[in-house]
Amino acid sequence: MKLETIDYRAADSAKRFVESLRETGFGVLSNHPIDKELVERIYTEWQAFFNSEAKNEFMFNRETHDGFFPASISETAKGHTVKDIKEYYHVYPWGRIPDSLRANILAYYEKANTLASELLEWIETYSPDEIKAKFSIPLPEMIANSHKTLLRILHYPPMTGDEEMGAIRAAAHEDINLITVLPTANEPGLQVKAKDGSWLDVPSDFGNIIINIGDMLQEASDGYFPSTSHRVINPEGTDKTKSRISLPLFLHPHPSVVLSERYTADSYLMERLRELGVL
Ligand SMILES: O=C(O)CCC(=O)C(=O)O
Ligand SMILES: [Fe+2]
Repeated sequence: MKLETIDYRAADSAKRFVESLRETGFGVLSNHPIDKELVERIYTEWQAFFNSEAKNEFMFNRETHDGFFPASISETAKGHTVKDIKEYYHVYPWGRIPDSLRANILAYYEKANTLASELLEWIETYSPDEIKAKFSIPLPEMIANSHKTLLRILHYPPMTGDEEMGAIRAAAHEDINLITVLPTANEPGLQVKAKDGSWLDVPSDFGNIIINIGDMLQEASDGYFPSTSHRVINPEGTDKTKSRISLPLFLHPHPSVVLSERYTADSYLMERLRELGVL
């Protein structure tokens, strides 16, 4: 198994992209419509924010989950006991956003949502009829105007040597949502689990966009599209002194969307958040 980078503008891009998702749960796109200068600016300005004390004025809200999540309360992945080595900020357009960071991050939120909607159309088009028939409404409609779609700005700080035994930047996990849109980070480290159990590096050429299937699309497609485990490993050598910033957009359907006979988007999310101990 290998993760190929697919040229978004190639004649057969949609078909190849969906084949890659089906095979690996991941798809990597070059030449896509999201400009990398915007992503670069966001990385730079949010790095400064994470380096400042101002972040503490935006401490997350327990009910609404917008705002800053410090490393001390950061996530422990499902099935793990050691916390990830990361801090992050949850951006929702209706939530709190530092004024000086608002314009760029909301511009990105909008562009990435537009791309996600197009890619969901690709996925629907290249799904076999019997899988398509399982979708309660067209996939792009599931995320249209959803206030649940979450943009997370992640900061993995430089390694200090005092990390808890066994802790890594992001322990192996699957995403809960429908799909995730992730620009390549400013440092490598993202890996995906292959069918044979080995870990593959996700190509990290700056400017590409990585898309992965989440549990909700796995559920809605009755397992046809796999929600694959992925993780972020710790840097080695001189890279230890470097921060890593990444920017996943988790596309969440509107809560009332029916995913399967068993779940709506809302009942699914609640079950998963309860498991994670977030609720
Ligand atoms: O930082 C990354 O590259 C990936 C982060 C991730 O998988 C997540 O937050 O769900
Ligand atoms: Fe993830």
